[in-house]
Parts: sequence; C-alpha cells; structure tokens
Amino acid sequence: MSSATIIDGKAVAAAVRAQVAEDVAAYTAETGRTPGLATILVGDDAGSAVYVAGKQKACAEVGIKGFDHRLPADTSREELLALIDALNADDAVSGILCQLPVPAPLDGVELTNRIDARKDVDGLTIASTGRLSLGMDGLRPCTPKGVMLLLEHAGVAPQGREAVIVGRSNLFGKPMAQLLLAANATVTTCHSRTADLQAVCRRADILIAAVGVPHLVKGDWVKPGATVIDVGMNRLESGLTGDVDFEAAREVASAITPVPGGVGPMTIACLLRNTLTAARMVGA
Ligand SMILES: Nc1nc2c(c(=O)[nH]1)N[C@@H](CN(C=O)c1ccc(C(=O)N[C@@H](CCC(=O)O)C(=O)O)cc1)CN2
Repeated sequence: MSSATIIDGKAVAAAVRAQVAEDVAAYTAETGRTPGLATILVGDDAGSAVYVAGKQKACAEVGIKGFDHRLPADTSREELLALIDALNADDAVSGILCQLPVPAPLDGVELTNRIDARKDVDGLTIASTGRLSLGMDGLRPCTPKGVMLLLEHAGVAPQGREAVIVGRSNLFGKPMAQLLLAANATVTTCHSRTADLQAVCRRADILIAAVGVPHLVKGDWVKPGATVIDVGMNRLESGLTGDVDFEAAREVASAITPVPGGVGPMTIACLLRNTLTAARMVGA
C-alpha cells in the first residue's frame, strides 16, 4: 500500500473560520448585534491558558466579541456558579465555556452544567448531551464535530462503515460515538479494559484514537485502507505527538490526520461556528 493522504486540518479549519467570519458579518448587518463568547479559565495550567488565548484571538479575527474571565485556582465553587449565572443573564454573551480540566476540588461537570443550554457552545451540558443522544438538533461538542467535518472533507462517508473509537471521555469519545451513530456507522468504543484492543482496532474502517497515550496505535493495528483520525495531544520532550504511530500507520491507511495540524485546529473553528449558532438561538 502506498502512503496515505494527509488530512490537512489546518486548511479545513481556516476555511471554516473564513466562512464563520462572513456569516458573523451578515448576522451583525442584519440584526445590529455582535455575537459574544465568554471563556472561563480557572487556575494557571499553561496548556489551558494557551488554548483560551487561542479562542479569544480567533473570536477577534471573525468579529465575535470576547469576554475573558481568568480566576485563581482557589476560586470557590460558589463564586464560579455566580459568575456563570451572571453570564447566563447577560444579553451581550451568546456563548459560554468553562475551560477543562478545572483544578480540584472543583467539578467540571457541575460548572459546565450550570451554563444555559442555549449558550452551551461546548455542547457538554446534560441538556446538550441528551439532545445529541436522542437525535435532536443542538450544539455539538467542538472536537467531535470537527472530526465529522474532516471526514466529510476527506470524502469518507460513515454510513455502513465500522468505526472504532479508542477512548471514552465525556469531552470526546462519548459524543464522537453518538455523532458517528447518527451518521449510520457501526460504532465500537474501546477503553482501558477492552480485550484485545489491537484486534478491535484492525476491524475499523474509521479508526479514531483519543486516549492520551503517545503512539499507542501501531501500524499493524490499522486495517489496510482505513481512515485514521488522531485526537491525541501528548507533549513530549521531542514535541507534540499523537496517539498513533504516524509514520507506520500512514503506510497502511488510505487517509490520516497528523499531530499537530490535524484535529486540533478544528476544535476552535467549530467553537466559533457554535458561538454564532448560539447567538441566533438566544438573540444575542
Ligand atoms: N471546555 C473545553 N475544554 C477543553 C476542550 C474543549 O473543547 N472545551 N478541548 C481541549 C483543548 N482544546 C480546546 O480547549 C484545544 C486543543 C487543541 C487545539 C489545537 O489547535 N492544537 C494544535 C496544536 C497546538 C499546540 O501546539 O499546542 C494542533 O493539534 O495542531 C486547540 C484547542 C481540552 N479542554
């Protein structure tokens, strides 16, 4: 098998962002309103600070107003819930997100779930999660939504395909499974207790790795001709690397995402898209 097509997430994300910028300009011209995104960052995790800065910068670039709330790690649960309540009530704010993870003893699920479902641009509240699993429309989590766009861009239709997701997080694995199921794929979600992980992965027409273990997925775990999506974001001394042994897997797959430059950039692009959708829903 010759080398796989590399799915260029940076280019697809740039196209989504350019389209959102056009749509925001049209929305503002039509309604006189500017969509607004409030980000909440608790604590001093350097990686999270970089992601939030990226979100705020991306908002400014497409004409969305940013509200950047940074709070110390010892902020109380009550203060955070009061902040979210205030943002829920603020007409200038169309979308709200709490950057994850939050420092202990705070509970990211509780904080996220306080967000008004119409402003839930991360698609992670119980209401948004329920709507997704019931097949109702709504705001979808950004990274899985980005993966669906990358598959579409690569011309990979999930219908009737065997999709295997390695990882069962609330942020990615579970909503990814629901989106693929809604697109009529046959979905298997694997985790640390899955028996013979390699054999399950080798069944996949669409193999998605999101487990946070550098190079877990080897070349011989990949079915010849499969599409491989790497959601891993592991910071090693050698640099940022994914959950897939890229060099080995690209010799077997027909299409593959790199790290960096694959799924990651789609997260922020889809967040911008969700913020405009939320603005339309709340009229902000
Ligand atoms: N509330 C949320 N928290 C977190 C989410 C989320 O969607 N909502 N996702 C991740 C982090 N994340 C955004 O928050 C994110 C991850 C990766 C990228 C990205 O563009 N990655 C680049 C590499 C960037 C680098 O060099 O560090 C790439 O893969 O090319 C953007 C956003 C966890 N928390």
